[in-house]
Amino acid sequence: MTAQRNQNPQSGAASRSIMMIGYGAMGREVHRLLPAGLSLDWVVLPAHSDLSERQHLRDINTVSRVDQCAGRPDLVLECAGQAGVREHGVAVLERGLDLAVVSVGALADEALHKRLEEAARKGGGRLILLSGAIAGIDGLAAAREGGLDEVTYESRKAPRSWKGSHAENLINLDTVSSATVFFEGTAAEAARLFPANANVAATVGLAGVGLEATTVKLTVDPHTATNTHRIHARGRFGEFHIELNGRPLENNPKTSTLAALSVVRACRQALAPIVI
Ligand SMILES: NC(=O)C1=CN([C@@H]2O[C@H](COP(=O)(O)OP(=O)(O)OC[C@H]3O[C@@H](n4cnc5c(N)ncnc54)[C@H](O)[C@@H]3O)[C@@H](O)[C@H]2O)C=CC1
Ligand SMILES: O=C([O-])CC(=O)C(=O)O
Repeated sequence: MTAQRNQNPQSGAASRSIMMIGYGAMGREVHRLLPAGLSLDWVVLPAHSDLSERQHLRDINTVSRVDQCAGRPDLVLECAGQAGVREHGVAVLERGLDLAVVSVGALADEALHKRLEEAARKGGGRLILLSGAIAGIDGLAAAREGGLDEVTYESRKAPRSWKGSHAENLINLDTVSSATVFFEGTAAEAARLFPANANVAATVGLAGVGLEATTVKLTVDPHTATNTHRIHARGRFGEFHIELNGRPLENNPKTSTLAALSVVRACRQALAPIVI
């Protein structure tokens, strides 16, 4: 099952190989936009995953566990959800492979966070937390170096984007007629309660004042077509407000297009001699 290194037609150089964990709406978009010089050689899917997902993967090795891959990918991308990080993260890092994750909310589980960190130290792989659907994580992480006083994060999405989530226990998504906040709490609670919708809350928490000290508001808005993310941060550096109106992916209204693009960016960074 070892993947052959493909020749990159543009440079003549051997292409680098990618393993992807999960292949849903985001995984397919990342695959479509994969930069030249990279080839998707392995996809990790649950043993009983949807056959329709596998149909897109005719020429690609599919495995259900990372140790079934005999080759050595240059980068592993997680596009699987928090369960994918929980199930495969340690194995990837212990093999010394770099793992770029979008389901950052998995790190709200402190025990898992610790196991991932230990696996990275032991194996030599690095866990790369991607910025996902939000902008400004670079500025927030830099601001933290000087001391932060306050960080808040708000997310606003249409009812269809909250369907199938814990929001259904808190508000009637079919009858809500105006923008309504249905959750206020910490980033840690948000990431645990809304695993497919509040990973950004965890990313903001980890880059800033921590998961417990970051306050989060989640809103359903029947009049919006975008996934809107707002960060407000205040500290020694000054203050910033960011509002990002993201377009959802066609195949999954929970997931913003920018989140998939942040994975594509990580792929390009893995190739580039100059990284931005
Ligand atoms: N950081 C961010 O800004 C964002 C992060 N996300 C994360 O990305 C994840 C993926 O998003 P979509 O592709 O839109 O979801 P999706 O539901 O369309 O696809 C999920 C894929 O993961 C696979 N999968 C599920 N459990 C798995 C496991 N244990 N091991 C391997 N594969 C597994 C499924 O079979 C499917 O292929 C979301 O669940 C969320 O955690 C999503 C949006 C934004
Ligand atoms: O894609 C988005 O808008 C954000 C999202 O689902 C998440 O933070 O998990």
